[in-house]
Amino acid sequence: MLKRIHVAVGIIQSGDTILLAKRHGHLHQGGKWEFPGGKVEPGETVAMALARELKEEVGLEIHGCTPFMELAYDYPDKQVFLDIHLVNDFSGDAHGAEGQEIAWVPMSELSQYSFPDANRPILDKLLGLNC
Ligand SMILES: Nc1nc2c([nH]c(=O)n2[C@H]2C[C@H](O)[C@@H](COP(=O)(O)OP(=O)(O)OP(=O)(O)O)O2)c(=O)[nH]1
Ligand SMILES: [Mg+2]
Repeated sequence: MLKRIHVAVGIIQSGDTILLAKRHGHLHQGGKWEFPGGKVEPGETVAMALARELKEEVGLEIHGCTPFMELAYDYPDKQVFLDIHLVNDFSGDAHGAEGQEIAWVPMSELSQYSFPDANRPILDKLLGLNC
């Protein structure tokens, strides 16, 4: 039985655009576009993990976030629990702090990007919000 990995995920919004980052090829789900985030470490709250990961991965300081969705998904090789938050209060200029490609993508273009399979319900809800 694999241990389910708790992941803090941020949907970072600026106007009508959302920040995506491309996972490095060698990683789990490599080559796919993701919402920045990462594993909640022992002793951390999700909010702490989200703030740490967004600083480490895209160089942003977050000042507030709102719960958006929780999602359990079983990949053949990994079980994840995605704890997804909307972030629209932040400072700094986003950059790929780990050498990854990033993009601010208009909502209307999100469906053109390839995401990990777990993300389907996130996209459905986000695009639904846009109606
Ligand atoms: N950040 C993020 N992870 C996602 C998304 N969708 C999805 O299935 N995942 C999965 C991929 C990974 O198995 C896991 C995230 O873990 P990770 O490997 O990026 O964790 P991390 O940033 O802490 O990286 P590391 O320190 O272990 O290298 O969640 C998403 O939209 N964003
Ligand atoms: Mg990560």
